[in-house]
Amino acid sequence: MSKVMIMDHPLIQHKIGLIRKVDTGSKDFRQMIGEIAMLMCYEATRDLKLQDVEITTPICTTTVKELQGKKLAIVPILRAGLGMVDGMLTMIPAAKVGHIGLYRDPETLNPVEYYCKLPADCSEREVFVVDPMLATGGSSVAALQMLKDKGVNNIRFMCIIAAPEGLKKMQEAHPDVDVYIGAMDDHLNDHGYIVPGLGDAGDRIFGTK
Ligand SMILES: O=P(O)(O)OC[C@H]1O[C@H](OP(=O)(O)OP(=O)(O)O)[C@H](O)[C@@H]1O
Ligand SMILES: O=c1cc[nH]c(=O)[nH]1
Ligand SMILES: [Mg+2]
Repeated sequence: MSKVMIMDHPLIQHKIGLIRKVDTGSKDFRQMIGEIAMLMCYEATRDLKLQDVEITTPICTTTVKELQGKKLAIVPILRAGLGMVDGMLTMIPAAKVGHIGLYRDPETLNPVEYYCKLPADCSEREVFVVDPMLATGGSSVAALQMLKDKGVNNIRFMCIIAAPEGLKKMQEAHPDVDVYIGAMDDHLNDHGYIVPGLGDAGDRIFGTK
């Protein structure tokens, strides 16, 4: 079974409290989504493997640590996942970025796919899929399946707010994917929105409502 890590860092909790507020405007909301993504990235990369390399300092030769293997990739689920990319890239500037376009049909709540563009060597990379919201789990489960269908197997999923329903669905469908969650909420309402949640993350990031 995958690892589930729920963030307990005070800065992350504080900023999540601020983005939940109904009167937080798009500018501050977008900025804090980025900051939370950056802090979560720091926590979610704690177990990346290191290797020893010999280098020369201005003084002598020595052994230092560097990340093992291929570089990482970040794959946001459009649109709302875009808000997390810059924060992730602040921590991992050399990462490649792919994009998966999915939206949730408002009636059926089923994911509708409209775009997929990944780095050519994505299957050799450690991939961080990012989306602020894990609600029913339909979108993220479908996004991970799109990646696996293209040969990507080394995947982590990061969301800012999760509902228990979505986490359960994710763990059943993709038990190999570690999940990093900013805050675990209570339940979904009749429209599939997370309670207490923060509303529609994409609309709040881009000011479309
Ligand atoms: O777990 P689920 O029930 O699938 O819901 C979560 C999805 O809903 C939101 O996207 P939305 O469909 O609003 O698209 P948007 O990012 O373009 O606003 C959110 O960003 C997730 O992708
Ligand atoms: O609460 C929710 C559920 C799905 N998508 C969102 O943006 N928010
Ligand atoms: Mg949306």
